[in-house]
Amino acid sequence: MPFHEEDLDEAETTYFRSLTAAEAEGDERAVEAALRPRTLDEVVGQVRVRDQLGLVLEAARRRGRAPDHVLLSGPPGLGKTTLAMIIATEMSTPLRLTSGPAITHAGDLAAILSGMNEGDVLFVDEIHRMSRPAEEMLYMAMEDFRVDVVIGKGPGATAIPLEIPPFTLVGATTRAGLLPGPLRDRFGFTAHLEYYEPHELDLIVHRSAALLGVDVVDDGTAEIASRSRGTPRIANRLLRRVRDYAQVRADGVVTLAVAHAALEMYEVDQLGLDRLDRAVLDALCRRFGGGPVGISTLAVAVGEERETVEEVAEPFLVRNGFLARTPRGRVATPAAWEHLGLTVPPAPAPLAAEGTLFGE
Ligand SMILES: Nc1ncnc2c1ncn2[C@@H]1O[C@H](COP(=O)(O)OP(=O)(O)OP(=O)(O)O)[C@@H](O)[C@H]1O
Ligand SMILES: [Mg+2]
Repeated sequence: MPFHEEDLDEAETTYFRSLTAAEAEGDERAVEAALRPRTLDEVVGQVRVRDQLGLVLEAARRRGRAPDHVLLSGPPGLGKTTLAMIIATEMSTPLRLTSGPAITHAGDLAAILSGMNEGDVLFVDEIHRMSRPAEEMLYMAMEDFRVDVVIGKGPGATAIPLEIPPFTLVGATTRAGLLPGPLRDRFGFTAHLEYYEPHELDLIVHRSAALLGVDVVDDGTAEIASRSRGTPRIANRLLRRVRDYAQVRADGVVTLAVAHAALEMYEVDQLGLDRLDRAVLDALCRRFGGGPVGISTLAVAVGEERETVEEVAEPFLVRNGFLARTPRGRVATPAAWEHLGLTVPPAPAPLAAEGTLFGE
């Protein structure tokens, strides 16, 4: 199927600020769909997960049975939805798609489950956000391929057992820790996706460039890869922005110089920090002496919503050791001071010394 990216470009709503945000926004999903690997063989990286999943699926195929339920966990943009779709493709079965927040009542789930055919794959995205009653119904469906549908209310209510053909549940979550134990235990296979290595992201950028018809040279893609925060979604997004720059300001080829200039213009630095990330660190170090400072105060200081700072900037800063969350507030690490080109302040006096302040 030829892919006309021009059709999607206009709809794309990526703001500069969210260039390195982990989540996909709005119509970016359409672009993503076009870049998704379709089979396990096309998946770049995640070697262990790929091998293990390949085995699970092959064994199920040979037995002629639906594979065990699969839980995919890991940070946004690493390939959970992609793998869920691949599972259905590899099993040559339809994929039914829903998400935790969409299932507000157990009845919603019952309706979905009762419409399934043998061997179907049911993908529940954000499975940690399902309601409690739905979750309990899901336990039963996963284990016994049966649910109790409650008809009526109060003392007259009756539960009608409903058989469900064997299916495969694929759950995805960015927060595996939030899943209740009984639910987690009912998955026969759990895959935890890890951040990608730069050379893997480089392969992904090459692959996407080929699909989008963008001319690239090796050090240009390597530059994009190294600023992508270990995340394929971000790598693909940066590629598209660098491509824009290459087409408007250069001869269309993504070279090292073009990638450099473009990413500088979009304010994505060598380590993948963007303007918001740096603003947060800057406020933390320069205005609050490195902290501790509360997240709300920090958000006001950078002129952003608290949620944006907490969900977009902070996870990356914490993961890369620039910022620490402490019970008293956010604290800048020495790496943060260094990254901003500031002198690291001397370590705070130990507690014993604090005591002497009060003449003890
Ligand atoms: N292993 C991979 N190889 C190549 N491209 C990948 C790979 N994993 C992800 N991608 C690309 O990254 C994009 C985002 O992946 P995907 O939507 O599967 O992430 P996700 O884990 O479901 O994220 P979210 O938690 O936000 O739902 C996809 O469009 C796909 O093109
Ligand atoms: Mg997803």
